[in-house]
Amino acid sequence: MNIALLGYGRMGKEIEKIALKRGHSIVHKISSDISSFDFTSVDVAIDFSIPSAAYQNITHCIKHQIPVISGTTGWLEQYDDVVNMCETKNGAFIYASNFSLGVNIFFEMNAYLAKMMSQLEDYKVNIEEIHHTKKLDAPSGTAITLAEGIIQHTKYNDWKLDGSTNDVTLPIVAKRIPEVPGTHEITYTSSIDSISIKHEAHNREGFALGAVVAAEWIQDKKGVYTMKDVLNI
Ligand SMILES: NC(=O)C1=CN([C@@H]2O[C@H](COP(=O)(O)OP(=O)(O)OC[C@H]3O[C@@H](n4cnc5c(N)ncnc54)[C@H](O)[C@@H]3O)[C@@H](O)[C@H]2O)C=CC1
Ligand SMILES: O=C(O)C1=N[C@H](C(=O)O)C[C@H](O)C1
Repeated sequence: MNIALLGYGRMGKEIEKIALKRGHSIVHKISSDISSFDFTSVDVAIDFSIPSAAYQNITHCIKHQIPVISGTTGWLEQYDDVVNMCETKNGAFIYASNFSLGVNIFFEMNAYLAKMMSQLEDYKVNIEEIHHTKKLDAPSGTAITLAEGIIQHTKYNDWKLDGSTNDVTLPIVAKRIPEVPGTHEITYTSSIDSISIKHEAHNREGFALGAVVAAEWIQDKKGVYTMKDVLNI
């Protein structure tokens, strides 16, 4: 597969290593405006850029019939526009707030736990995420996905970052500590006890491997998909 990397920072470099090991070629490493690049030989584009560039990168690929995978977080207010464009232009697109297999299993555990806890009025839930100090957005995309998973199954109807909340607003705490690749913990607390589930990435390899697997998977497809489709979980 000929891959265009849209964003060649920490994740772009990690994806390059894994893609080469799996026999793919990197034909573009793009760190600025995408519009002047020739995409003729590109089979798939993988976007891990910055929140303000993701929409332009993704829609450029869709308009040019290049399947596109995006892991960039912090741009999701434009997600529905991308879905509409992908359907209109018959494109192929996957966004995931987190491409690692471990976190996608964790998303399923989160939903299962939330369903059980929804019966138990005495427990309050909170989410904590910890990332490296270079991260541009807060809360993390993964924490937002986790919050959405809890909201779907419980009385909570919204989330809030770092502040006071009420009974139906789920608090998210975001911490920034040098070099942390990504840690997410969900805790249900009552006066009697606490129940926590936690995922801790040891490095960026799982995110990068998941993105390359998604790029391989989408090759012969049209439409908008998620990592649940790719991993069949
Ligand atoms: N979904 C997932 O599994 C994961 C998502 N991420 C997300 O991926 C994104 C990138 O993360 P990192 O690689 O750690 O950041 P980074 O800051 O190391 O890399 C971003 C790169 O994008 C480049 N860039 C700036 N403007 C651009 C443009 N118009 N087009 C293409 N590239 C442009 C920057 O020069 C930089 O090299 C972030 O939004 C992060 O939250 C990170 C890890 C996993
Ligand atoms: O910026 C990062 O580094 C990460 N971003 C993603 C997010 O916002 O959830 C995924 C991962 O946690 C690393």
